[in-house]
Amino acid sequence: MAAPGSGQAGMMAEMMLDHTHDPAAHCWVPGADAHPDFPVQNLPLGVYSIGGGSPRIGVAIGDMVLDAQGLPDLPGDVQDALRQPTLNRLFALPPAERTRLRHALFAYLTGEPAKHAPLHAVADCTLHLPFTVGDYTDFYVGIHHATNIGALFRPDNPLLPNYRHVPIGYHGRASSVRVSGTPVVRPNGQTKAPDAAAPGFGPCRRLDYELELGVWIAGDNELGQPVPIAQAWDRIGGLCVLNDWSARDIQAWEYQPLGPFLAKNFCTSVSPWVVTAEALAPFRTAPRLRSATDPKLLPYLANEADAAFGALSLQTEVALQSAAMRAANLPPVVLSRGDSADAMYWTLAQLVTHHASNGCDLRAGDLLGTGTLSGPARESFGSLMELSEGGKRPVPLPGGEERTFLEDGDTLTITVRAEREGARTIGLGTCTGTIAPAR
Ligand SMILES: O=C(O)/C=C/C(=O)CC(=O)CC(=O)O
Ligand SMILES: [Ca+2]
Ligand SMILES: [Mg+2]
Repeated sequence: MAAPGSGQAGMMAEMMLDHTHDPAAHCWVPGADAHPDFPVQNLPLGVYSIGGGSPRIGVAIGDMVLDAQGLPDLPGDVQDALRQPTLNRLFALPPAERTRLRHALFAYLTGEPAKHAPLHAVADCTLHLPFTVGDYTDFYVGIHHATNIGALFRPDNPLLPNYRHVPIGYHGRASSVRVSGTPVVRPNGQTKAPDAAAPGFGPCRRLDYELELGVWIAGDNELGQPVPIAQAWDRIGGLCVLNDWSARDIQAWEYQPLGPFLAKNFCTSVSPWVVTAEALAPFRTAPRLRSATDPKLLPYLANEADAAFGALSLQTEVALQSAAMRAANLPPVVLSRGDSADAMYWTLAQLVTHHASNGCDLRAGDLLGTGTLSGPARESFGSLMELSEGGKRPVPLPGGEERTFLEDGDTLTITVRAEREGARTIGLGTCTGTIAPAR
């Protein structure tokens, strides 16, 4: 099959592909071959339960969930990890074991149709947070977002001078990470309007979303032991869709000098399925946003493979449906569409390597957010703060409403797909949440 890129980059990328990426592969589960997100080339892992039963590991295939226990041809440590109620133990195993699982799943689902396969309609399942989240770190890789939001927070100093030298990030909060679908309670907080004499406390009035990708970390590095960039992809277990809900009024008042705190830790939503690094291999591409005139990367952040295909090209879409739209049977309206490769200045490998470069230990089940993914044009901005130009330009909604920031009852849904010529399209799925009133 055709590989992305050309020349050496194309050859290197092709080495990451195998028969499990064959776009012509046929799966016997009804509907799987035609499914937009979860054909047999994807095989994302997650945690589900049925009718109040205990959580179990499953694999999304079409509109079904395949229970992961009791699959044939797997070594004991993988079988054992698949009997756990979260993916932490599975993703602590060496990367070759996860590849082995992918190959076993692919063989099972493309071979002789199984008579009594443990398949459940996803509609009958409750999907859970796939990991016990150890730590959550949020980066700032969207250079257009950083420029746009920087201009709103710091008109004379939008993109700070360190931006092209060092991946910027902050430590977020793991306890408030929730699976897609969990209601998002409007936070209360301390805010101060620029012209007010003193701050006040109350419900956030500038509630926003942030379109991001989440990286689930695999494996462990000992404290003190960095992760060389050549090994960074071994530590990328898989990806999800992430919404870093943000209280812009709280953020503007609290963020100096230590960065975001309560403006961003009241809830972070993630999509339920972990789309593995192997499944995403066909969508690797050369980074597009680092130009020849940019500062030369420090050696620990650069290698040939990352320059050739360190980026990921994924298609993103953000849609909103208000309570009034829902009542009037109006479908969600698309607020923006974009491509992650047009938004990300830093690669995922650079984030992993930079995070561990001081000896910080990353552990299986840690979550990294990329930062808000905004493309160069308004049609591809990844937050309402940018779309409404800081609240100055309301976004019209069908039915006559408009939005500068999110209102109670709004449902915000982010969808991500991986699509390119010559490869089978796969999806990361959706990350959704509805705003509930402040308490
Ligand atoms: O002060 C700023 O420029 C803004 C910081 C953030 O909003 C932090 C954040 O969540 C980064 C991101 O999602 O890109
Ligand atoms: Ca963020
Ligand atoms: Mg957050």
